[in-house]
Amino acid sequence: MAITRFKALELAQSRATAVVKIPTEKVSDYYGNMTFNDEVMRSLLSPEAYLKITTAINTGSKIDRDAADEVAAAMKSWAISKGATHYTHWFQPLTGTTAEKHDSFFDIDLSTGKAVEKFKGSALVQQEPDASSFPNGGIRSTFEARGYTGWDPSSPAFIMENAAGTATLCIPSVFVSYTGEALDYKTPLLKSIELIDKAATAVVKEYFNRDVTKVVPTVGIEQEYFLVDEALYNARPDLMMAGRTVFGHAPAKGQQLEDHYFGSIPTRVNAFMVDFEIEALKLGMPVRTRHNEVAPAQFEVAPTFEEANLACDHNALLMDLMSKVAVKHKLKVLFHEKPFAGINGSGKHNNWALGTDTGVNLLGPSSKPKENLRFLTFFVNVVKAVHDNADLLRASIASSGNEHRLGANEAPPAIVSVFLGSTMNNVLDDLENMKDIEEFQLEKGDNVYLKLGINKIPSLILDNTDRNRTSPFAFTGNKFEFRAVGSSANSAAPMTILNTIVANQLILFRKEVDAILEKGVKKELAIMDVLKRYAKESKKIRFEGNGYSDEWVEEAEKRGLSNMKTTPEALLVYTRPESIELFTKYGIYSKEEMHARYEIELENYIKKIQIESRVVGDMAINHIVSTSLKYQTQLVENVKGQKEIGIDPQYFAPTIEMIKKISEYTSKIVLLQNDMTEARKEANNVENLEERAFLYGSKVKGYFEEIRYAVDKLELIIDDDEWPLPKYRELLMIK
Ligand SMILES: NC(=O)CC[C@H](N)C(=O)O
Repeated sequence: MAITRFKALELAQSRATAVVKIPTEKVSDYYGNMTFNDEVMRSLLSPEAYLKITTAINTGSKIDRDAADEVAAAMKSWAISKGATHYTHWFQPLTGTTAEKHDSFFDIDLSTGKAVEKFKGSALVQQEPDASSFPNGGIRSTFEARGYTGWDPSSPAFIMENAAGTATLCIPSVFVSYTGEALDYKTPLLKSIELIDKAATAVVKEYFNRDVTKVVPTVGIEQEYFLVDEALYNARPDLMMAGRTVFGHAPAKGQQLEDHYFGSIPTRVNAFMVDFEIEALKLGMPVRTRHNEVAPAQFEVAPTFEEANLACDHNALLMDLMSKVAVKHKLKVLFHEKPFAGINGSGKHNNWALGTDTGVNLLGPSSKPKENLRFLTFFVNVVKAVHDNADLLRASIASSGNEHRLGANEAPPAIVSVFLGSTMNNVLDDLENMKDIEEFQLEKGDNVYLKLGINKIPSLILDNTDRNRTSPFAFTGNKFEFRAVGSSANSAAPMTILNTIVANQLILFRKEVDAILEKGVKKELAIMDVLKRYAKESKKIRFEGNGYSDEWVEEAEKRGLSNMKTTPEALLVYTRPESIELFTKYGIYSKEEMHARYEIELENYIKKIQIESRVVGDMAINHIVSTSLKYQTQLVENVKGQKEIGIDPQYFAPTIEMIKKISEYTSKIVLLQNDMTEARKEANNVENLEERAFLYGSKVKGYFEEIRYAVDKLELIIDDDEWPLPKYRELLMIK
């Protein structure tokens, strides 16, 4: 009997729901109480230091030494009062996960020889972790291994409880090389936020509202994930090593009845959700929504939107937090984009908008014509930016995991398009057919907004917007939802790209409008003239139909839209001269940084497929073939026995067929596995990174499906008692 699997099943089935400690106060009383937030700073800092830090938060200005010392002292005493013994610069290197190196507050005072708790401003502002092992894409050589973490005051420091009952003060930080190049996700994101602030503020100020002095991109990040019992997870080497199952026959009941989506949340899962949400709320993450997703064992958590930097930090922290809280519930969280074949994958839908410091959402339609011209301006500019830079957006979400998800089982295709909804689609169609400005000029005195048709945009577009789940980039009434982002991604990467391309577009827009204004044209007409042209020029990116259909693939090709199915192909866009020119122009990435990122992503891709390939080989040979041959021997014995006692051969002929099938599949697996190892060796010997990535993505990965096919067939033949791996029906049926 397959001992590990059955032990795991027994354990999984006998789990009790974990007890969750619920705070006695209401959420609004404990929300953010583990963060060094504005309220705490106001109460602990001198008015001067408080002013300095809030100015730094709002404008990005530098904090002087004295103020830093005061903030550090306040942070230390606050953190110690919350049980912290250590502090860490918490950052997001290009590994895709978060990083921390805890240092103790405790130190020996050299003059007195006594123990003291120390934390100076210098330690708050900058640290030098021994960071030689983080990916750097050739930026640092090991002998120049120094990397620096630098405090980001715009994201509040927070307390992370350790398992042992102590806690650590975490200081959100950037991570840069000795020579100043960004080695993380946060640095370019912050730069892109500053860029879009400037670009969008200029447009609003100049054409619509002089009072606006700041625009911030906001994001609400929906996180999808799967939950698997810890014991079953541990019995699946593929889940442990690669985060996804490489084998597993589809269960009789998968998601075909659609009875999981929004269904009653399983008790154990519900306890887990309540537990991690409480911890998230304490850390100031505004989590509000929880539900069952489409696939069995798939769920979702979503916060309300926040300023983009905070939202991205919070999502990275939330993923870490969820994995930690899951331990108590004997669950494992799978953030992989496609943990199970044949059912839905997981996304991380990024709901993006632009908000002004006067409280206006620039992507929210209004009933007032003047405001609607502003809305239309930003709306059309976003569509144009996506049209002109669709390939960059595709590159920003490229990963080995997302390669399995895009275009498979209810996930958006690899073709970038924009869904507008019928109302806005009609508005853009009308816009294209609008009169030329010269004609308008002649009809002075009339209500320009009425004439332009802007009054037609219904104020209640929010309620009218039809949803389209098949689109990678959809307008949802007052924001754009970038749905193609993968569930395991760090949102900062796609958000950096999105902010930059829209900022660039807004800068171009202003130039074009200003050029028309110089000719003495009325402002509204000049704006509409440019928007009209944009609507026309970006038409091909608009798609309202079914993005999952084969017809769309054909239609997109006719329209000349790219369909980059593989990661290496998508990433190559980063090396295009026009991409480099765009990012270096605004200082978001230097040429070296872009190249480093490209290399890191490619290497990541290669390594992930390499790991998967090894897991496939190991499981196929050591688990599947060995088990199958043992079972086959039993069948052979059985047939021999039947023969011996004189049973009519027609009765054991089907058993002989089974024996033959086992031979067929096992031999196939062994041969394919040998060839796959050879393909890996061949790829490893290729110097050129691009070629190696291409070989891994095509040749090596090319064996996965064939091997899987044979393994999954064997799963249907081999005695269930002997099958070593928890089956899909067992992994997916969470209580
Ligand atoms: N209900 C949904 O929105 C499904 C989304 C899907 N899981 C994705 O991969 O994006």
